[in-house]
Amino acid sequence: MDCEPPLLESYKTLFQSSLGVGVGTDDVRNDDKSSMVVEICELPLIDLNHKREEFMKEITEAARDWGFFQVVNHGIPQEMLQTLKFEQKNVFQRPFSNKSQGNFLNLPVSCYRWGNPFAKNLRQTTWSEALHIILHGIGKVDQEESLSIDHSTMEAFAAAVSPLVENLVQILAQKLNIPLSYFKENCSEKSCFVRLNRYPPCPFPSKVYGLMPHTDTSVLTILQQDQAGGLQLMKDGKWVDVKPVPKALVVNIGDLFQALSNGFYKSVKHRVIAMENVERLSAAYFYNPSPDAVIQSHGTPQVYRTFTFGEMAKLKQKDIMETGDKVGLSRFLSTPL
Ligand SMILES: O=C(O)CCC(=O)C(=O)O
Ligand SMILES: [Fe+2]
Repeated sequence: MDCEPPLLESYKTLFQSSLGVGVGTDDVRNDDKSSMVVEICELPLIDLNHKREEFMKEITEAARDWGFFQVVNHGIPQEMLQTLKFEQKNVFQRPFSNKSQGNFLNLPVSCYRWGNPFAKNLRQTTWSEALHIILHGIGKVDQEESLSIDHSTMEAFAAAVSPLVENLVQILAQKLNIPLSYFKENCSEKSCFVRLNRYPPCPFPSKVYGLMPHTDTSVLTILQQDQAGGLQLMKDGKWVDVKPVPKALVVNIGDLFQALSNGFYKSVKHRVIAMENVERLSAAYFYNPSPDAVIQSHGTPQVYRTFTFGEMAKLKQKDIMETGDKVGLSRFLSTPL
């Protein structure tokens, strides 16, 4: 099992100190008092084969009320998603020493993340590993590396997701009168990236998260999850399961769209619970602008002050390093809390 990141080892001190202060019996899944019960609610499932006017309405309503929805008939071939999953599985099976070394798949060392190196307590733990793949300039992998992941698969995936994401952004932007040129000018393949996630089986699923509660920093995220389940989102103060629907992709609003829409669309907290006997894989495509993109709220009064994506990213990194978690959009409120 030399492919496994040493998660238990890295969280040892946190486990010990949580026992020491008497919260060792706590269950992180019951974290926010209101979330003791996981609601069974149906997340909007939108069929993109329906009439455009019909799904346009469904999409804008879901983005406003849920911040999340699932789409079917999205145009991304099923075989491509299966190939991606197959290669993703293989790539994570490579020795940990290999993955954590610089130049794995010709990627900078910072592209491989395991656990949460900045976790200050068990509620900030993340029982997973991830590869961040910048779509632009990934370079060619050598012969040996290419046995585990094929760059053409990543490129094909990104090329297939692109028109879907642009279509969704167009629909969402139209409702708010945000000019489409804004996205065309600021978001490109260079600024978007794919994150491959793997959640290994966890011996203490009630003590840690698979992925701690967070909002995405993106404009929009498209997620391919497998059938294992475990993804939950916050709705009206309660955690709700995002039940895997075969062939569907999950779409969620990120912080930047919440800011651009002056709070009309919701960037909603979500998390992945750890599971004891199941391995889970997911792939997320983050639709992002370039660092110098100006994020200005469309609406009056403006809920958020104007900022650049780069400014937000820097602050996020600083917050994570100092506190173990990001603070997020509340840092940019026009009237600070
Ligand atoms: O794995 C998942 O289902 C969620 C992943 C996620 O939220 C993320 O990568 O930001
Ligand atoms: Fe996320």
